[in-house]
Amino acid sequence: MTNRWADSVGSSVSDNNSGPRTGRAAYVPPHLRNRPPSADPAAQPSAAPAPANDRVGYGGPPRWAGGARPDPGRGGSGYGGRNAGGWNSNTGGWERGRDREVNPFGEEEEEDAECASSGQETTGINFDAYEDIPVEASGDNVPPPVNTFAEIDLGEAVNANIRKCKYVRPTPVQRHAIPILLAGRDLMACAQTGSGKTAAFCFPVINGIMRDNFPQRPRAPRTAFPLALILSPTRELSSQIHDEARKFAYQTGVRVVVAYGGAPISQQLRELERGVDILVATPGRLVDLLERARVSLQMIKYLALDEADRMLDMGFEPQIRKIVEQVDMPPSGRRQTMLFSATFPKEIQRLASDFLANYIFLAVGRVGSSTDLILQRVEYVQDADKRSHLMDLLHAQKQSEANGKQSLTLVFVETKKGADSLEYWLCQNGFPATTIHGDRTQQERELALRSFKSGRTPILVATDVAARGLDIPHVAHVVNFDLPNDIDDYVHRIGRTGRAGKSGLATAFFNDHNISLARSLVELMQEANQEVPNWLVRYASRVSYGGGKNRRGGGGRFGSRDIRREGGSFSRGGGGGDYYGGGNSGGYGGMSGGYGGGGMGPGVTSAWD
Ligand SMILES: Nc1ncnc2c1ncn2[C@@H]1O[C@H](COP(=O)(O)OP(=O)(O)OP(=O)(O)O)[C@@H](O)[C@H]1O
Repeated sequence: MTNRWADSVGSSVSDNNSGPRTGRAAYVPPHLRNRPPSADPAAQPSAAPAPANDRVGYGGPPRWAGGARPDPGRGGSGYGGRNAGGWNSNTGGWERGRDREVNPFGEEEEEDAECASSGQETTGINFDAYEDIPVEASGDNVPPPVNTFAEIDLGEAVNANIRKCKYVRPTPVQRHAIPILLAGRDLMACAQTGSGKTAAFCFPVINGIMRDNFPQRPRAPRTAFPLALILSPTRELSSQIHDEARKFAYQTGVRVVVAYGGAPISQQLRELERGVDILVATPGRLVDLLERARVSLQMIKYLALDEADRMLDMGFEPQIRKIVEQVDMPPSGRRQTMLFSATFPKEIQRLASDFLANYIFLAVGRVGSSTDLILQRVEYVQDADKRSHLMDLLHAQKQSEANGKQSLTLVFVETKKGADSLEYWLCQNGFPATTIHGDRTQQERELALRSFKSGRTPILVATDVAARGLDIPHVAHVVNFDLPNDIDDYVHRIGRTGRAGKSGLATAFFNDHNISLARSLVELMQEANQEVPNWLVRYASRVSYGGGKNRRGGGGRFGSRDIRREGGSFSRGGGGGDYYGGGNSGGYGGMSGGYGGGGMGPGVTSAWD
């Protein structure tokens, strides 16, 4: 009999329990793993071999625990003396000397070499797929877009990193957003999943810090004073943004640190003490750090909210307000604020305006639309038949796959329990699967993600914790085993495939429990030029808006735009100077809200950190 992972693991690693345990590898969060060995024997990696998959015991040996010694020149004391020749100097690494910057491209270069030998595609974006995308930019004096990275002077070191990332041309959101942000403007940017939003906010932030010459910070031995804060809703996404930002900032002198829940806070505190320019964090852990006075936000010049609509919905808004409005962060107008997402319901746009000053609204593609790189299929499947139907899909997929190598399939379910039970059933039936959800420890979650990414368990059963932002190469198929209640969640879920110009497949199991989603699903599919089954159209015509948590609400075509353009009570800093670019702009039929909040019902996923 196959062991259930839950049976084979001991007690979980918690925030408050960072000490090493006998017989088990110390937990080392991903952002600390690519570091030289520490002198601290307690932090040495375990010699235990990596497990065959994450259901049997914990943690393959983390690569390295601990890290380089703190640099007294930086630690909380203002990092004085970093006048390393201005922002354009390619001086290499952080405060040279003791704390050597680890090459964040290390692993990728190895992977590239592997893929090259196996003939796999590793990089590149199908820019033709984005050529006709409609772009709307509204607000005062919108800076014009650029066509190439060469047109924007991001500095020698960042340019070298862009080359290392093999980014040849900016994506549409980058073409528009980077000049806006470099001009110092606040921005609310909506662009499709997988279209390169991370770099769109990271490049200007890194560049800004370098241009500002790394401002001197107050002297307080145990408090870190980041210059930029990037908030995201999940631990995995924060970790991913941190990885990306480290690549973009490599050898610029800009130091990026990440802090998220579920991982021992002590290691994160050590990293912060070494100095931080850009802090990437989940809101919960950041509030903890603020309450301990280990982080001060008084020097924040750049604030980015990734998945901004999620960050401002009911679940997160109080924490975000606390961080942005009730601590010591400079107010809007004295900091630059950038909000990014693929979806921006109107109510959230209204809320977001509290955090912005005279902002530009940028929509690349229709707000909340999915990319037509994803082939969307909806099948009518009763709950009782879902498993066998999934099995059929997986068998068919297996047969159609060349060279016997299974591509990655991400299966979304509604509950954590449902995820565990489906994972178990798949494994029992010969399909190696793993899970990611809020009841797993952070170590298990990371292990599951690694196992999935590597193809060792090519099926990942997930709750909404994996719905947003995760950039996993080679996800060929997203299955909505249980459809979400909210069409925006559907957009983010299917967006785990069809990224960076590549194509993907998304299959949804629909039945009478999903009726409230029918209409917005039909509209979304029509917007993305998908074939919509007649039976689904009939369902859609039977239901009126307002059911479930459907954010699009209203009637007719969805695809809201800058709410400032619709008059009404809200009008802050907007108007005039609009810029329209790209293909057939116009036709954004903004509808009224109907946003039903992103809160979770009892027993439903607690996906957010
Ligand atoms: N200019 C570029 N050229 C080539 N690839 C790029 C470029 N910009 C970004 N990418 C790649 O595109 C992929 C998707 O980028 P990213 O994760 O930033 O998308 P996103 O818009 O934030 O998606 P989501 O809405 O799902 O969070 C990444 O693998 C990234 O490295």
